[in-house]
Amino acid sequence: MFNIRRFDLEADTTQESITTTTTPTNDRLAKLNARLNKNKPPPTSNSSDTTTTTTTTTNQDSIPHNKDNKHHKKDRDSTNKGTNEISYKRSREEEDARVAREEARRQKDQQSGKQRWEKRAKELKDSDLVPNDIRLAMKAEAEAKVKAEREARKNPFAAVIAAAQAEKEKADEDMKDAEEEEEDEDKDDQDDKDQEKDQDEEEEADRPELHLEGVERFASEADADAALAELAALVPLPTFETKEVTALEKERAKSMGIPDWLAHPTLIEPGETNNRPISERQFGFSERLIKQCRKAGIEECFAVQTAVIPVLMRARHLGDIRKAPGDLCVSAPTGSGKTLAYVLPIIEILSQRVVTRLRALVVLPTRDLCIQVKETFETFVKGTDLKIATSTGQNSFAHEQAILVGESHCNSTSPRVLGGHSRVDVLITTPGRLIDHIKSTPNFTLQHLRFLVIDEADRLLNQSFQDWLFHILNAIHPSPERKFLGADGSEAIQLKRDHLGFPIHDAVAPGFLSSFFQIPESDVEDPKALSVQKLLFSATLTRNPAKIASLQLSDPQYVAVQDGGQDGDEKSKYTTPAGLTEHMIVCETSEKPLMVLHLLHHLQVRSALCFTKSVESAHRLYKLIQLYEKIRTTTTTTPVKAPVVKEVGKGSKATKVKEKKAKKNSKGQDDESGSEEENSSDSDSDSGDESDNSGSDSSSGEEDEEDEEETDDVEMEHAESSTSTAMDIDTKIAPTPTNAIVVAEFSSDLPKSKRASILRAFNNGEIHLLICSDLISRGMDLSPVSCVINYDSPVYMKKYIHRVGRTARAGKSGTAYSLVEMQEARHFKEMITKAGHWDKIGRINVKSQEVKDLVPSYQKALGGLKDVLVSSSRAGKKGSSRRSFK
Ligand SMILES: Nc1ncnc2c1ncn2[C@@H]1O[C@H](COP(=O)(O)OP(=O)(O)OP(=O)(O)O)[C@@H](O)[C@H]1O
Repeated sequence: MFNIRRFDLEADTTQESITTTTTPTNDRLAKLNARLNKNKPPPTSNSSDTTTTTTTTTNQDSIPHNKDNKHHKKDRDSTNKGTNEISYKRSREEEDARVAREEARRQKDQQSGKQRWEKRAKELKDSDLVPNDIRLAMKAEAEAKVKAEREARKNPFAAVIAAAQAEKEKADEDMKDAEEEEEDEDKDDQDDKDQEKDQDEEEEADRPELHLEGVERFASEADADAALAELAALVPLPTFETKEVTALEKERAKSMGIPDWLAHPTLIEPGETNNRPISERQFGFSERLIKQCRKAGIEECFAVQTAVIPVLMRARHLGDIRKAPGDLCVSAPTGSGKTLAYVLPIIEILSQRVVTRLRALVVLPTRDLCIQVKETFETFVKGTDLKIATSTGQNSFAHEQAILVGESHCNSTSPRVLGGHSRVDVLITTPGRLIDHIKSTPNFTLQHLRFLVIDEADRLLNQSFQDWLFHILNAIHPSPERKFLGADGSEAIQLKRDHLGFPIHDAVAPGFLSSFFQIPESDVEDPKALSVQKLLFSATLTRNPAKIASLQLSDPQYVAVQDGGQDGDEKSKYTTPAGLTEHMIVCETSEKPLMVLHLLHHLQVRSALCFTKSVESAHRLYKLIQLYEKIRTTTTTTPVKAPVVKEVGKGSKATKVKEKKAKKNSKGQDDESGSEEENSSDSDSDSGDESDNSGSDSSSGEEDEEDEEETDDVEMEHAESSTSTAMDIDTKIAPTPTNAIVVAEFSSDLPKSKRASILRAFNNGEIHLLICSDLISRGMDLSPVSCVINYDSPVYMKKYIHRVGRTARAGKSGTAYSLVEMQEARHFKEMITKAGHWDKIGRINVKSQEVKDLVPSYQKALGGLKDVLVSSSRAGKKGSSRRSFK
């Protein structure tokens, strides 16, 4: 009973599982049955129908017996009697039961595995702890596993194929991932770079803008704050623009051959807005220099100084000996302070020097300018060891040599010193005399030059006399021929040697060593650059490309002080001082002296410079006005003592020139060859009419037009003797009647000593009218000049600018009158209009009525003029063939 019940229970379970399981279970059962049938005695009936058998097996009591069953029953009945039959039956039943149990367990396991996965997936899905994508992945994995198992069961090769497929897919995927990864990496790199750049930019924007040199990064925030606080207390230097040029202008400049740096100057507005206190930190001046400036009444730097001085001071320590300090070209209006723009930094930089060497050379067109610039240097050099000298031919050549160099004579007892032997640090000179020293003074060398200043540069560049520039440039460059060595490399000159016998060459500038010694070529050694910085100054700087090129400038910069709103053409080339008022008076040639008298007597013009076109013209006018004043004052009730004219000198200029020619080339004495003569020999013609033929580039067109070669404003060569035939003037005029006009003349015809005393008298206000040639039209700084009279109107704009620029200097006011002859009026107007200056000139019409009271004395003076001139000519040893008294 118990067995049956248990069987039933199992049978029930089996039944249930059969309905839910698959055919293989039935197959297996069939196989098992088949196996069992092998061991049993030959069956009495065919039991191939599994279902029937199973049914029979499992529910034999409840199922009606069929025909075979009848046989079985019969057999059973018959075998019940035998043991074999019983054991067989038992084992079969047991086996069936075991198989059924196994199958049931397996199905149960399978069922529970699937359920477990499904349950786990459900749990994960519901869990907040697991991210959704992981949950889905796990679910997918579980499903895939189940599916794979099913497939594996269906097709044993499916798994292999699937695995291969999966492997291939994975390989493809890996490859794709790798590609994507590479792309991502590239993208990331780019992103990183972008991010870095953004960060840098942000940092840069956040960084405080500091203009203190060398203070860009700070060790700490506190340092940065301190620097900022310090900066806040400073007034920053003005920033100067670089000139913007239109495409048309660019093309024009290019076609004219004007270099780019010259076409794009750094522009500075003139005027007080760009003035800065002399103690400004950026100027870098020492306390000593600041004190000297204050003593001289200089509290602020003018605009041109504010722009130029920091540029020079920045290069004070030549950090890189392979790189030359950049050259500088400066164009600034007359009286704007260009001289101090180079004098102050040169003194400040050279004041640190240990050994005296010739380190600064200032080249100027006239000796009067040399004296003026020397006085300026001497004002500010106080408190230093620096020695300043001039070389203008004023003294004898031998005397100058003794001042300039030590051991001036090269002989066996006093050999040439390789590095030169200078007694001065700064030399101010005219070109002619400088060349004499370069050629003929032993131990005079330019190899140590740190500054080469060419003031009034455009004027000097017009002067090709003696090839002065060529000689200077040659002297500042080391000689490629090693001229101090013999052909075999041996010493061609006797060297100074120390106690061990080694040549003493420590005075040789590094860049010049190769001129004296055979230096082995080396890849390691970089060539030494020259330390000389060329500085060019002018109120009307040339843009002639050929002339600029002849200077061999290195890394040049162009600084221009000029009015804003300029467009780079002719209009913007010349800026006149802000305090200058300009007038023109159109009149007949014969009326011009009367016009001068009108200015003096009716417009109360005093402290005036009156420019004529030549030395002779100046002399005639001087005599006429002097005579007029004499007549006027002697006919008035108040006697007037006119300046006393006395003849001085022993020999005529012409005689002197002959003497000089005889002495020519005899150095070591007064060297008086003909530059003065040359300057004045052409003086009957308007010097401005001479065009420059010193090799200017024809492509520069308009530039050349202005580069006239003047004849009376440059002293290219040697000094004249102190004996002269020219008129002298007694400048000690006392007491002067209140209504007397004191007149004097100034030209290259005067002896040097007299020139200086006349300038002094004028500066002291003792001379009301100084009639002069163009010798002082450039650069001269005569402080009392309140008026300029262009007695002969200039032919070129440059000359006009320099002449009228003798007044209204250093921010003061002044007036200019141009007497324009009827036939010159058209040209004058064109010239001024072309320079964009026409609207600045007012026209004055002087009616004959207005000068009526001057005419009687004037007529008398004219009548007496011829006699005066003739007698002064006789007093001048009858011989000045250069003078025309008609
Ligand atoms: N910073 C300054 N403060 C006061 N006066 C100054 C200053 N700089 C220069 N000056 C004065 O201005 C005058 C003109 O200066 P300077 O002779 O240097 O002019 P410049 O530009 O060279 O003129 P030019 O083109 O005619 O040669 C001089 O008397 C000089 O002493």
